[in-house]
Amino acid sequence: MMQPVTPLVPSQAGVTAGTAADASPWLLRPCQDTAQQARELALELADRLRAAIDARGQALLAVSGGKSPLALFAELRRQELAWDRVTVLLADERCVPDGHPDSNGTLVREQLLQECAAAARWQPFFTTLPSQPSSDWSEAELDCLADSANQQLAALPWPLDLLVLGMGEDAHTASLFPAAPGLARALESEQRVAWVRPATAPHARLTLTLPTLLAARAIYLPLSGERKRAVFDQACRAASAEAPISLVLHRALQPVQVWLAP
Ligand SMILES: O=C(O)[C@H](O)[C@@H](O)[C@H](O)[C@H](O)COP(=O)(O)O
Repeated sequence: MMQPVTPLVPSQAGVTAGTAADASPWLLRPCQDTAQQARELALELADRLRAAIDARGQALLAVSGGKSPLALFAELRRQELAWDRVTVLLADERCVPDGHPDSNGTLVREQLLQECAAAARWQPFFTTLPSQPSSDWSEAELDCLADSANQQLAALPWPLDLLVLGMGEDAHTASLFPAAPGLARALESEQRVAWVRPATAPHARLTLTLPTLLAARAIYLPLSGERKRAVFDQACRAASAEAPISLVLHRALQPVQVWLAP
């Protein structure tokens, strides 16, 4: 049985209003464990997708990679809905070939786009890459790849109907990594996609830009563990590019739904 949703506004987050004056509230949903978080969140996301399809005939869903979403993907792919009306893309993608163990696209196709969700339309950021590893690419080559991705994604029915974000322990989200080359542009760009080359994680990445993330009709941030809870609590205190997740929490057009498991 889910505990009631407790709207958590900055004043309740142990922060003073002055440090979060521009903050928009976020909704905190406590979960008993990660299994319940995945099960209940999958039901809610499926309802959101059905509502978007009912309202607009289609739904645009962006999901994150990493390890945390695997249980959610296993629950979500079993949900019965008009998946052929859903376009799935990534919040961010590592610049590695399809099939590479670090490819988010491969992860999503293998873990989410199965069973009922196999009927969904998959929208990759890129289909071909330069042969050498992205660590050797010039900024001009990264610009070219981002331009190509923006052309690929231009015709999608923006804004996102549903965005599922993750968060690293350095407060990155999507591939908006603190202090990374490319971050400043990714935070401001009017484009849908920008490149970021984090020093603290492998591969250059393409990421949805912050304005694109903020404009989503619904944003979910499932988190688990004490370390990520501490990072989240700190991010509640103020919006800062040093903690990109805080920019989403404080500036999203709709309150971010934060689902917290122990
Ligand atoms: O490409 C990625 O890695 C993700 O999009 C990234 O933003 C992820 O959500 C966080 O790094 C958390 O990853 P975990 O779920 O593995 O902790």
